[in-house]
Amino acid sequence: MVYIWRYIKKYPKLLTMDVIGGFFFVLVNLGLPTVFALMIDRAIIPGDVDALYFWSVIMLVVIIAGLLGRLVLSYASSKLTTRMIRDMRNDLYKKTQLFSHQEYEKIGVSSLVTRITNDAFVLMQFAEMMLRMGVNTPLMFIGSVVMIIITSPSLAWFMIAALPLLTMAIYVIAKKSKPLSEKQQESLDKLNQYARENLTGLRVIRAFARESYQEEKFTQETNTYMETSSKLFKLMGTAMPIFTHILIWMSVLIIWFSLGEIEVGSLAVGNLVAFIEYVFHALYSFMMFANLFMMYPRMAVSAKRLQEIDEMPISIDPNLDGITQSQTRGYLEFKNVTFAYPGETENPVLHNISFKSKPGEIIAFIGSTGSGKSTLVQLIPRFFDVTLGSILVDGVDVRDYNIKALRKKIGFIPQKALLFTGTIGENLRYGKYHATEKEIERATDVAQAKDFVHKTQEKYHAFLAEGGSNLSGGQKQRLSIARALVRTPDIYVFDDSFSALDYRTDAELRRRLKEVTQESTTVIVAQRVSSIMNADQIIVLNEGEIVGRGTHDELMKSNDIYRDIAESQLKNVSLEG
Ligand SMILES: Nc1ncnc2c1ncn2[C@@H]1O[C@H](COP(=O)(O)OP(=O)(O)OP(=O)(O)O)[C@@H](O)[C@H]1O
Repeated sequence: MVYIWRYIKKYPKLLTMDVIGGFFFVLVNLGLPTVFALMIDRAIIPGDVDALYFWSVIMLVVIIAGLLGRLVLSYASSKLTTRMIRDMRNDLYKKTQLFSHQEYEKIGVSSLVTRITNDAFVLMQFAEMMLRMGVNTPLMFIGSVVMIIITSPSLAWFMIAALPLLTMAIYVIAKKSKPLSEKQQESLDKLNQYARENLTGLRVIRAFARESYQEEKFTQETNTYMETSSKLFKLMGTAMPIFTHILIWMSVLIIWFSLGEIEVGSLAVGNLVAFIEYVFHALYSFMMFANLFMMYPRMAVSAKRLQEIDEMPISIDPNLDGITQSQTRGYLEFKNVTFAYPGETENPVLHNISFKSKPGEIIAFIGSTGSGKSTLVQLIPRFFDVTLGSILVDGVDVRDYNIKALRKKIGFIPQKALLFTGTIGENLRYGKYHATEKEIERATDVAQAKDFVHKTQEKYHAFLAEGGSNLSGGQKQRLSIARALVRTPDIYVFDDSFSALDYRTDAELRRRLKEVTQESTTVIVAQRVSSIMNADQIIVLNEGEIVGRGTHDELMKSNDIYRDIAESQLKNVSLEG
């Protein structure tokens, strides 16, 4: 509730309109039975036509006023809720943008999507109902009870007798619905996760002919969702028939008992009609409020899931007031860096890593899989923070930079090339929105992507499907390299980005890279010795430790691990690069 209120209070004008509209609506609804009672007792029963006209006009005015109240209420509540949900989703999205990999792993991408879409929608539904009913139903209920007591105190006990019954029913339903709502949202998370996996991994699933296995997994989850939802809907569905029955039986009993009072003249017919109307209003508003109350646990579950995102501490401090400019460009230094993944402090993945590199240099990392190469380079743009030691970019600790300024200095080309839906040109300009045609052309040329881009009919306007799925792995990698080149960063990080290229393209690309990396440090992680043999400094990693460093020739002479890797690859291919 506090979470919803935080967003609603931002629109005081609409909120005031909502409250006034609701108040007006209640006033009119309670006034109407009184006018009706007076019309029966003073005009219909005495057969006074003039009085009938008079009361009819009064009634019409009251009805129009009620309609206006309702319109204002609907306008304000719908505007408020749609704005609330927009602001809420924007804030949540902004927060997720600050998340480090650790936070993403904690919540899970699928769950994040469910939360921002579905959970936010649940909150919107609740808020809409609350704004429409939250003000007028309690007012209407209190007003009706007062009018009931004024009209006929002797019949009021019907109302009082029914209330504990209704309250108990609501309490039981609300209590039972909470665990079901939690299960329903968790099941939706899983459905989302399976759908994502099944769609993104379609080729693997087909290649392994595992369609039926995946389908079964998905079906099992849809069944769980169906069963949970069905229990929840049944539970909520029982409320209405219970309330309607209570309402009908009360009306019957009231009429039955009131006959005696009418006979002795202590209750006028008009008052009886008004009385029944008040009872109806009281119970109806009670029912509506109960509905809101029953929706509350479901909303609370969703709100908790959203608040979890909102309140999640960010493990990487973006240091927004940090340094934005440096004196030099292209210097990189690791000083005794030790790193353990969050929650695994006992087992550091990197131990005491130190090295230096200056502009124009290529520094390469090689080692067996799992030796920590990718982890090491991910520390430079602060995807994670070092556990011990420090990383200096242009002499400044990376943690002292404003994180955006730091990342602008780095061109990171990940292992798995990821392109966005849009044209090739849009993708290439992703890191430098106003890049000129010439800059784009040069970057594509160096990245060995020019030929295939020019072969497409629309060239830079050629459209890439989601994730660049209409390109080959090598083409995607070349575009992803070109995208980083367009930015002309101070530090290039190639995290095994040449793996999908054939040897000839790989060699040509590295040769051309030299042209554009004269003022930058180039960090290369590679599996293939041929990709790094021309590096100024090669660092051999083994189980997170540096076990050798030097040039290709030096390491071939002095380092067994490096020589083993090189020789095993030499058997198949010429290392000429
Ligand atoms: N997000 C993570 N959380 C916990 N441990 C991780 C995470 N990512 C990697 N690791 C572990 O860190 C170690 C180093 O992984 P890393 O990906 O850095 O190796 P690598 O040398 O790049 O391997 P490869 O050549 O196969 O890409 C591995 O033991 C891996 O299991």
